Amino acid sequence: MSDLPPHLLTAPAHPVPAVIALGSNLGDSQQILADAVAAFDSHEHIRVTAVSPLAQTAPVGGVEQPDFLNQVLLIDTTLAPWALLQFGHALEQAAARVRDIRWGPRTLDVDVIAYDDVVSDHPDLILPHPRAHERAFVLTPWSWADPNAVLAGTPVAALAAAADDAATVIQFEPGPPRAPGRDSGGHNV
Ligand SMILES: Nc1ncnc2c1ncn2[C@@H]1O[C@H](COP(=O)(O)OP(=O)(O)OP(=O)(O)O)[C@@H](O)[C@H]1O
Ligand SMILES: Nc1nc2c(c(=O)[nH]1)N=C(CO)CN2
Repeated sequence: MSDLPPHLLTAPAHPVPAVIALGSNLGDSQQILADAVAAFDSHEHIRVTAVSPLAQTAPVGGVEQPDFLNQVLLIDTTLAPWALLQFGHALEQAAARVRDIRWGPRTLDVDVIAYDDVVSDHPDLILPHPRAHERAFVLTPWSWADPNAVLAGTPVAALAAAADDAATVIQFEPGPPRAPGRDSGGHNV
């Protein structure tokens, strides 16, 4: 974190809308995402206004790894943008995320996709998220949560349909409950 500008550090006087993307492809991804949603919901400066269905998505970025579960949350918050990202990073830590391979597997990824109408090119917090507009694994669940959502002037549903990974995103159908003690320790999608 270096020289963050005031507009990333200043908490708004009134709640503002923001969009959060969650992803997981290591561990018990369903539980990890459910815990993350609950953590956002119980934060005193965050109100979750919509939660998308879970999306099962093929990995994007060239690293061979299991499918992801992805989900998008719409929130209203009185946290500053930087504080919101820090909260997301704290949840990643709580999920024992290890940062080693870029775009590699992770227990939990929390990205801030958009924060009110804030625009930032600071590398530690770029807003809107610099790759969200081309990622169906973000755009499709976002459009499920808010069919009228717009990103930088374009309907999110249209961006989702045009994204290279559009065909790989499906709504996740949970299987039957797993028997206790039979967890392989791997990924559970
Ligand atoms: N809008 C944003 N949301 C989350 N992280 C961001 C954002 N803009 C910049 N960053 C920075 O990107 C860094 C890397 O984030 P992260 O580990 O989540 O990347 P990644 O998930 O591997 O890849 P990608 O950024 O393509 O989603 C973070 O340390 C963070 O400071
Ligand atoms: N399907 C999918 N692919 C990814 C994801 C993700 O969440 N889902 N996250 C990445 C880095 O943020 C890289 N690739």
